Amino acid sequence: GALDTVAALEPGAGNPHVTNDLDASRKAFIEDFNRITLNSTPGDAAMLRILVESSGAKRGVEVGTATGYGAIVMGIAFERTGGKLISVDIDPKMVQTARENLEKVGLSNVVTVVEGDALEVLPRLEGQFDFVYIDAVKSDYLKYFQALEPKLVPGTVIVADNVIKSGKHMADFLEVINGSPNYISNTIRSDETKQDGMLVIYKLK
Ligand SMILES: C[S@@+](CC[C@H](N)C(=O)[O-])C[C@H]1O[C@@H](n2cnc3c(N)ncnc32)[C@H](O)[C@@H]1O
Repeated sequence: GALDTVAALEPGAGNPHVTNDLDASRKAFIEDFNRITLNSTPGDAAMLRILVESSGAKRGVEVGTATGYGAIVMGIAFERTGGKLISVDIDPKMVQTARENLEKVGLSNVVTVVEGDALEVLPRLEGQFDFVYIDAVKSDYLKYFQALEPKLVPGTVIVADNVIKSGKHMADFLEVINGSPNYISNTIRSDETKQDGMLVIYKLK
């Protein structure tokens, strides 16, 4: 069926060739990236890059790094906006692999990987943020959001992954977002192969 097709091969699905404008070695590294099941898909990563670059975000947080696929693609965007990304993961092996991957692709100066439980790390982060990608424990999305909310400037873009398949595990989070006059949001399916969606949330005030 249509959902089994590779999104990038469907003209109407766009062209998530996220590295088109980069040097050959970086392009090859990302194209050959050994994505594990946990990693974001190329379609979703392309969407994240578009959101970071088009909003001109300067200070981002990713909750859940895994091996750094999303962090690398967002890192390219932050490199181009002159911004920085902090990515948090609780698993030391993931953190180590992500750091090695970021080093190999030349983005260690843009993306900092912090090892620890996001529920402890996020409340301690200093300063303000203007981009958030939430992609760790689905039932803790509300807690991650509440830890970051006081630090988010108006105009912040927050992306929450897996809101369709795991919607029932994050009902409290979705209720808070949908019920708040401070946020406008919409779910996008930027990768047909995943059969899931990312909620894109914009902080109005
Ligand atoms: C779906 S993966 C992240 C994929 C990544 N965003 C990407 O673009 O490739 C979720 C990650 O969240 C991490 N994680 C789980 N619980 C966590 C917690 N309490 N704090 C921080 N990270 C956590 C897991 O170790 C796992 O690597």
